[in-house]
Amino acid sequence: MRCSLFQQPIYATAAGPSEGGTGSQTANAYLSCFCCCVQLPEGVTPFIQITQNVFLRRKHKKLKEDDIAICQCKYDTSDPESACVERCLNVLTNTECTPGYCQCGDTCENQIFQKREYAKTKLFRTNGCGWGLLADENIKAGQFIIEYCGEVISSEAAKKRSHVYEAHEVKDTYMISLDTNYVIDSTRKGNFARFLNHSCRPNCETRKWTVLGETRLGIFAMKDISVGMELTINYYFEWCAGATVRCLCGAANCCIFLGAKSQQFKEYNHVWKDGTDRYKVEPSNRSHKNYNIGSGSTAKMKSQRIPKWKKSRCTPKRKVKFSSRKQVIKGSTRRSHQVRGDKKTKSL
Ligand SMILES: C[S@@+](CC[C@H](N)C(=O)[O-])C[C@H]1O[C@@H](n2cnc3c(N)ncnc32)[C@H](O)[C@@H]1O
Repeated sequence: MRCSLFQQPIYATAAGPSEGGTGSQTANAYLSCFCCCVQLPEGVTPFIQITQNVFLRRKHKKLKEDDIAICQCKYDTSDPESACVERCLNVLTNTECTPGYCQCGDTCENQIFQKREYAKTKLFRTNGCGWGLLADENIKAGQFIIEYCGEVISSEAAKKRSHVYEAHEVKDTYMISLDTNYVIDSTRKGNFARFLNHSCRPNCETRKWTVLGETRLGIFAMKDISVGMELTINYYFEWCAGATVRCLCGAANCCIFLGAKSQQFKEYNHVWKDGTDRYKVEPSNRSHKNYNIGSGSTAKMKSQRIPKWKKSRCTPKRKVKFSSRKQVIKGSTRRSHQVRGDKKTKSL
């Protein structure tokens, strides 16, 4: 996928109970990615496994003593919540405590990125979405699961790289925006967070934390997640150009295309290729089974200007011949939909 990156949500995600994985829990789990460098199963495009972000063109920031945020917590053996848990001033501002400066010392609970206190997860082969990550233990709502690691590059560099990836026919996107200026790209270097698939009704979310002066991105559980369930986030894709990818999350509120909510997703150029499982819809027990454009047929959409009245964040759906679109739209809980012939589009 080209010139696309997934965004940090800028508002609280409003997903309810998640049934919206990528519907692939039946596939085999392969590897535990509890540790950092594991052998990848056959079929996974190789990448360099890293345990912390790699900065291009600059070194990790060195935190000046004056900039170190010191909380007021003091560990009290009779109160397990005393060692930098919810009441900690640093926790309240999404800032990790700095070792050597926190009065709780080794008992400080607020160094989860630094200590890589990841949940147990497993890489597995999904049905249709490539590889995915599943919970290898029961995970509690709010729990830190894994940091999203990769190369930290400028937004400009990210755009250039997108074009290079496009030229090399890299189909998957592994870029996520860190803030307005920087993007984490885990295409070439990353950790297992890069295997998190998208769901329009995810069970995980990204959160930004300041760790030793750097902004870092963590994946956190939005709800209790049982062992064996696929872990998903909402990519909030910024779709700019290139091929469209059908969303196979199966959630009732599914936007059907990755990036369909993006402002850029108004004109598009899309070709469904036979034989590329990532981009075709397999007849399955998913709610998408009625979107019958797979099964050997090739639907093509040429880039074209769409009349203003037709434009909505999900307009592209109109261009694909789904066998029973109406059913899907009826069942949708999205607040913004433009149905054929309906000129009104409610704002989000
Ligand atoms: C960050 S990667 C996720 C890992 C990827 N599945 C793999 O095998 O490496 C993002 C890519 O996975 C695929 N993907 C993720 N979520 C998807 C979804 N809900 N529906 C269809 N494809 C999805 C898309 O091709 C997307 O570009």
